[in-house]
Amino acid sequence: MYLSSQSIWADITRIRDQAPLVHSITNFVVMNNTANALLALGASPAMVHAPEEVDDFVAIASALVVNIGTLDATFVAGMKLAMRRAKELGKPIIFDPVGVGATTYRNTVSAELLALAAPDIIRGNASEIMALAGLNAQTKGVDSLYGSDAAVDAGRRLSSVWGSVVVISGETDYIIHGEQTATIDNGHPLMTKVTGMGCTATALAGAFAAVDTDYFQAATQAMAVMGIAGELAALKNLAPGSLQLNFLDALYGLTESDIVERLKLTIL
Ligand SMILES: Nc1ncnc2c1ncn2[C@@H]1O[C@H](COP(=O)(O)OP(=O)(O)O)[C@@H](O)[C@H]1O
Ligand SMILES: Cc1ncsc1CCOP(=O)(O)O
Ligand SMILES: [Mg+2]
Repeated sequence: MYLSSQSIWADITRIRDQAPLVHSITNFVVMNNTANALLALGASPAMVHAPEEVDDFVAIASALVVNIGTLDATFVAGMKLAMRRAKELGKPIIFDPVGVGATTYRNTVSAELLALAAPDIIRGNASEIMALAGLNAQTKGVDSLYGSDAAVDAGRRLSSVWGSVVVISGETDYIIHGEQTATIDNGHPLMTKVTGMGCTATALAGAFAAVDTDYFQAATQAMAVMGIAGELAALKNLAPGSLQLNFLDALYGLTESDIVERLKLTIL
């Protein structure tokens, strides 16, 4: 069954069985939480960004996650080498343009990375997707000043220019690829009070893309799992510190019935 609780559970089972190696070049803020989220889901994370070794590492990985949250020249050099190599090897590339629109540096680096190797999946909040699409969108650092619905046209444009699956996260997540659009209405507002939840969504999309070559389905299913795990965590205690930890336990203990009972997926 395409894009259903059954296909979501099938991907989770593949991740837990295969423990795909997800190579992350990501920011200092979320290295730990995204590695733990990938482990809790069943994948095998490795945060490797040195230009001296990314070529070799991406060759042994099943997916490459690139996140521009804390950029510097070394990170940028490693990102370019890794993305070029992943493209050569046909490995899925998942891109998180954290804070694009906030500085010229982020805008320039993002444009260079997209031109070098179009990502298979791009995941950002509304401000980031609008800025990446070239709109003069405002952003509040790494946070969005707009709801996800405001970025749908920008997402469509980005998808048509680069051929990428574009995910706009927010209260409703929009997943766009060409003429295809799906939405996920799972999740909890408290997730915005825990740093790294967006970066975690991008990292989990890497695990799904590692086992599912239909990247529209993989991205949509990653967002569904993010939201459902967030809801289950919020049920335990409505406070950000415990949400961060309960989220990991929710990913680890996710069952098929959790998906069946909670999934709020719409194919437009
Ligand atoms: N208001 C909300 N209600 C429910 N879930 C939300 C809400 N805002 C964000 N989320 C969820 O939190 C996660 C992070 O999304 P977001 O905050 O948009 O990313 P970022 O941290 O990159 O800005 C996603 O899984 C998203 O679905
Ligand atoms: C706070 C911060 N600063 C640079 S990267 C980062 C983490 C952003 O994580 P997310 O986009 O998932 O909120
Ligand atoms: Mg983010």
